[in-house]
Amino acid sequence: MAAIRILTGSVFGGALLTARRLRQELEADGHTVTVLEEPSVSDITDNEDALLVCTSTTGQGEVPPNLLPLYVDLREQLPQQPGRPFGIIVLGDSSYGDSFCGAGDLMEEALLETGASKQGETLRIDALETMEPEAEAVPWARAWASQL
Ligand SMILES: Cc1cc2nc3c(=O)[nH]c(=O)nc-3n(C[C@H](O)[C@H](O)[C@H](O)COP(=O)(O)O)c2cc1C
Repeated sequence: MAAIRILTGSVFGGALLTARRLRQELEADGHTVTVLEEPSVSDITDNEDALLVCTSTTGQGEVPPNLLPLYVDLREQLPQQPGRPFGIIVLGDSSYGDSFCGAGDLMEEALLETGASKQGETLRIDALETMEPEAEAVPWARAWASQL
């Protein structure tokens, strides 16, 4: 069983509710899960948990304000995390075209620059397709966690 930190980014609460639901389900599977609503670099550097980004996209493909400080600090400080496993769940809306789910791509770039290791394909959840992001996120996250 794995120790997992969920790094949330959310404007209207959808990604945060999804993250909380993931905590419930992953804990039921026996994992240890922490949900971070205002994540900072020290939340990453003071432990070795696997990292699961669960964020929505705002602006034009941007990271939500509560996740932005971590994103900026990762890029500026480059805290080295060689081989640290991470996964990405990103909520977006395909009507935004090229910026669809852009926040997930930004977080992926920032984590890869630290030397962390992406596990699995990014899960992109389209608000045009579903009103229940957790219905897609839960099975994806259970499978992702089982590979850690
Ligand atoms: C002002 C605004 C800007 C948005 N910009 C994007 C975007 O650039 N790309 C995208 O894929 N989705 C975009 N979205 C859609 C949201 O990411 C999507 O509705 C998501 O489910 C919201 O999740 P949340 O409740 O956690 O904030 C935007 C939504 C709003 C309201």
